[in-house]
This record gives sequence, C-alpha cells and structure tokens, in this order.
Amino acid sequence: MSESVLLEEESTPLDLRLSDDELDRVHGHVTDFIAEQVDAAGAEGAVLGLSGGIDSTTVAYLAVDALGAEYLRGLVMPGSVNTDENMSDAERVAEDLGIEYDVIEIEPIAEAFYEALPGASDERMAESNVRVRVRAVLNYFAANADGRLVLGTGNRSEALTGYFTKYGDQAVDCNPIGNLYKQQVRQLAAHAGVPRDLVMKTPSAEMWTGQTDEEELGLDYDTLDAVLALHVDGPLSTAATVRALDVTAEEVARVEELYESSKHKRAMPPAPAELSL
Ligand SMILES: Nc1ncnc2c1ncn2[C@@H]1O[C@H](COP(=O)(O)OP(=O)(O)OC[C@H]2O[C@@H]([n+]3cccc(C(=O)O)c3)[C@H](O)[C@@H]2O)[C@@H](O)[C@H]1O
Ligand SMILES: Nc1ncnc2c1ncn2[C@@H]1O[C@H](COP(=O)(O)OP(=O)(O)OP(=O)(O)O)[C@@H](O)[C@H]1O
Ligand SMILES: [Mg+2]
Repeated sequence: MSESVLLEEESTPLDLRLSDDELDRVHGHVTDFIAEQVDAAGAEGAVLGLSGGIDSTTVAYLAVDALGAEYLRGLVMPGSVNTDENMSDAERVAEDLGIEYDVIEIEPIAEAFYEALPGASDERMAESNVRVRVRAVLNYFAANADGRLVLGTGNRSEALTGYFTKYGDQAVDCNPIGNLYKQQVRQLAAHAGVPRDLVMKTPSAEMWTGQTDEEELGLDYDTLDAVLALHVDGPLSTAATVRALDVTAEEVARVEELYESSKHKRAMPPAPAELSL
C-alpha cells in the first residue's frame, strides 16, 4: 500500500492531501533544507526534543534521512503531565532511528522556577509555559555544548494560529516542517516511515492533563487547515469560505482571531522607529 493511501479513508472539508509524487518532492526538499541549514551553520549536527507526538517524530525521521543517525541527538524531557505512553513512544522513536538520546526529568527544574516567583504558577498557562521554556533551555544547552543546531517541529497550522509558547517550543534554529499544514505533516510522516500508531495519534501539547490541541483551538485540524488555506493564506472572503467549506462564519472568525492575536509571535520584538537626532 502506498503511504498516501494510508490516509485516504479520511474525508476532509478541503482536500489538501499531497500526491505520492508531491510527497517525494516535499520529502527531498525538507531533507535538503535540514542538511543545508546544518552545513551553512558549520554545525556538527542537530538536536531536537522528542515528545512521542507526530511533529517531533516526523522531524526526527527526516533529520536522520538528511544527516544520518550519528548527527542527531534527541532529548526526551518528561514533566509531571506527560503520559508514560508518550514518553516511551519518544524513546521508541530514538531507538528505532538509532540516534543518541537523553531522558531528562524537567519537574525539579520547573519547580525551582515556581519557588522563585511564589504565586505565579497558580495561573495554569504561566505554569505550563515554564515547562515548555525549560525544554527550550535544555535544547540550547545541548546545542551549545556539541556545536549543533536546534531543530524546530512547528508546522504551518501552529505558526498561523500562534499555537506555541513564545520563546518556548518556537525557540529553535529552523523549522523543517514549518510550511506544511498539520494534515500534510501526518501524510509526510506516513511517507517517511513513521509507525502508523504515531501517525494517527491525537495531537496534544500535554501542558495539562487531558489537553488536546483541537479542543483548545476550538476546531478540528482538518477544518482549521481548510480555513487557513482558503481564507488566511488564500484570498477568499469569510462569506466565500463559508460557501466553499462546511463551516460557519463563527468558525472562520475564530481562525481569524487566532491569526490576528498571534501576530506578535511571528515578528521580531518591535523597537521605536529611529529618531533623527
Ligand atoms: N500583542 C502583543 N504584543 C507583544 N507581546 C504580546 C502581545 N500579547 C501577548 N504578548 C506576550 O506574549 C505572552 C503570551 O504568549 P505565550 O507566553 O506564548 O502564552 P500563550 O499564548 O498564552 O499560551 C501558549 C499557547 O500555545 C499553546 N502551546 C504551547 C506550547 C506547545 C504547544 C503545542 O502544540 O505543543 C501549544 C498553549 O496550549 C497555549 O494555547 C504574554 O505574556 C506577553 O508577554
Ligand atoms: N516531553 C517532551 N520531551 C521532549 N520534547 C518535548 C516534550 N513535549 C514537547 N516537546 C517538544 O515540543 C514540541 C512541540 O510539541 P507539539 O505537541 O506541538 O508537537 P508533537 O508532540 O511533536 O506533536 P503533536 O502536536 O501531534 O502532539 C515537540 O514537537 C517536541 O519537540
Ligand atoms: Mg505533542
């Protein structure tokens, strides 16, 4: 069975699926990109956080294709919220790929932050973002020490909705799958040989127990991707998007709100315009 057939049973509001030929080309394009980024930086390879989720697993598979297993290091960083299943999947990915990896318990590090600013961790998002940023510090610790680049795992759907922690999981040197919508990442994962149980996993940031991306975003990824492609990336008005897809004007407005309110996450921090003195 070809890899794209694997996902063919799904029906989506808008067919963004890549053909086998396109998947071959995207695979080559992304692996070339990873190799070029590492080469251009004069780096000794790359490091990435492995969560057992589809995005980091896909980037790990592609990076091994691009660089070879000996040039990729994985960091598996369990915190209090991560399920044992996800953490053992993360280790399985590293072992299947034959890459060097470390398992680092982040809770004692996060706890030191919570104690340093009493009360701040009462706010769930503030508390959860600390864990995400602790992982970023560890990624850069490993990258600095070994002369490696940090590979990001962000995709286009997350980037356009700001669905990431500022200076957390977005604190990376490059984003190999950054131009692909989430459903295309799943397709590329299958194409790259990621095991089916990981390809079909429900996306979760695991920032609190039971969190799923789709519940927090308020839309399923297929709908989100379709609205992004037609209305945010594409030229269709709200009314035309509603007519083209099986979505409501409220769903389009939700996507627009996510996109608009996260602009600051996609820009360099602003400074006042230069004064002529
Ligand atoms: N207009 C503006 N201009 C400039 N800066 C602005 C700003 N509005 C907020 N800010 C700054 O941004 C901060 C809020 O942003 P941030 O700290 O990122 O926090 P926030 O966006 O509130 O939360 C992170 C979101 O990303 C999701 N996430 C995080 C990590 C991983 C994943 C995943 O999919 O795995 C998902 C998470 O579930 C949550 O929905 C504010 O505290 C403020 O410092
Ligand atoms: N426990 C963890 N250990 C190591 N890295 C992690 C951990 N949790 C998150 N990360 C890093 O943060 C990134 C962002 O998480 P995110 O949930 O968006 O991606 P994912 O888990 O790979 O895929 P999915 O979105 O399908 O859950 C991960 O891809 C991974 O690089
Ligand atoms: Mg995840």
